[in-house]
Amino acid sequence: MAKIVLLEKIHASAVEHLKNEGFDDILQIPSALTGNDLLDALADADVVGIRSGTQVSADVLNTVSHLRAIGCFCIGTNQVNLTAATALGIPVFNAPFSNTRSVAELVIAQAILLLRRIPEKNALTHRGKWDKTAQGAYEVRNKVLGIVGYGNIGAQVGILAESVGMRVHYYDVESKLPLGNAKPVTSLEELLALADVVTLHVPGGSATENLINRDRLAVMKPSTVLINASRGGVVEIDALHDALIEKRLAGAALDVFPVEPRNETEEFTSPLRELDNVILTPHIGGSTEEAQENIGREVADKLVRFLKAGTTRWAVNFPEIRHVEKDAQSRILHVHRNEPGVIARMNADFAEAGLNIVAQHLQTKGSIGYVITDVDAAISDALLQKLRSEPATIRCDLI
Ligand SMILES: NC(=O)C1=CN([C@@H]2O[C@H](COP(=O)(O)OP(=O)(O)OC[C@H]3O[C@@H](n4cnc5c(N)ncnc54)[C@H](O)[C@@H]3O)[C@@H](O)[C@H]2O)C=CC1
Ligand SMILES: O=C(O)C(=O)COP(=O)(O)O
Repeated sequence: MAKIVLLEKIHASAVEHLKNEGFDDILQIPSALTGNDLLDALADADVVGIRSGTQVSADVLNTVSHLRAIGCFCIGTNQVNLTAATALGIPVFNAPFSNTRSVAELVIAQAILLLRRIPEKNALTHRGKWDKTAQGAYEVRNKVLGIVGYGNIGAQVGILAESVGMRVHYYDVESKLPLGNAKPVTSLEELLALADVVTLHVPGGSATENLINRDRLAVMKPSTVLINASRGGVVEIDALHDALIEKRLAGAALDVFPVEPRNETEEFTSPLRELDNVILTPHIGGSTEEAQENIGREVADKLVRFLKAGTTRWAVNFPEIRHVEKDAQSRILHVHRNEPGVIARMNADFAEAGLNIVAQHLQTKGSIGYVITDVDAAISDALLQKLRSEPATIRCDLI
């Protein structure tokens, strides 16, 4: 029976689903983990479930040899070294849509609050000051929303923004179908210069690191506000801090940060804490009851299908094989380097062992191949060892 480790307060719906499917060996740890704590927790784990806070590096993956699958109970997968996971034959699953709406709603709320200068007014009122003035407070109606990254969240934000009368423009590195009346622009700088509200919805990682840097902040109008609910590394924080202090930007809402506390006992540090015109939230864009419950069930289900049948449909890094119920006696999951002759040699091994292949499903993606083979009898240890010792084999498991 697989051992499953769930970190970072993954919703109870995940545990419920796993247990209903017969997976009882579940260790729940509320915090994100790093270093030896992470290695110790994963030492004998077959599956790990994480959210955005646990970095699963190549070093971690190379150390925890037991690991067979990773579930990211969130959208982003930049916290996992996907290249290393793929090279080790470990599929990574996520929940690509379950918190999209939650983030989009928060962004619309933040746009309204920022243009009305509510963060400053709220802070002043808490301190006993009655700053009743319309100065610098605007409706969002008719203002330009600039969306950077018009994927699932960006497009959903655009739809909601139009319903409150905003004019939506977006910039994406890929060509995207504009929804509603949204208009694509051809450069990020063009979007930044045009927008009254800029909202970021790109993936994290080296390609988007400091995408909003000092030079790009300088392109924005002083009346513009910036929202980041994507990944902390996308905005150069010191440059943003300077722009806000020097009133080259009117306000900001940040939900994500280059360094985030691993749990509620660690202090959150940021130069932005001192600024009243910044909304700071603890990475809760996707943290609604609805989203978390759905994510828990969705990712748990993908893991269950992998553990029970080898299904890799919706894996973000892996050849995808759809779910096929296991009805033959043995199922072999074989991950190998994608090169000629591997399947022929493998099937010759089955024939030599007198095994009849009932069904076989192969998919390849880039440098790896994944084949699920059902045979009509038990697999001997000797045959399993033979399959594992084939030079192109990355991993071979029986279920
Ligand atoms: N704050 C939170 O709690 C949450 C944060 N997120 C973050 O939001 C990100 C976006 O989520 P989705 O919209 O679902 O992803 P997605 O993959 O559907 O969309 C991302 C879009 O960004 C575009 N893109 C990539 N690089 C770009 C660049 N340099 N400039 C402009 N566009 C670029 C892509 O072409 C794609 O259209 C996630 O990767 C995750 O990091 C997601 C959910 C919750
Ligand atoms: O879905 C995502 O990518 C998020 O950023 C949400 O992360 P979380 O599960 O709240 O740690």
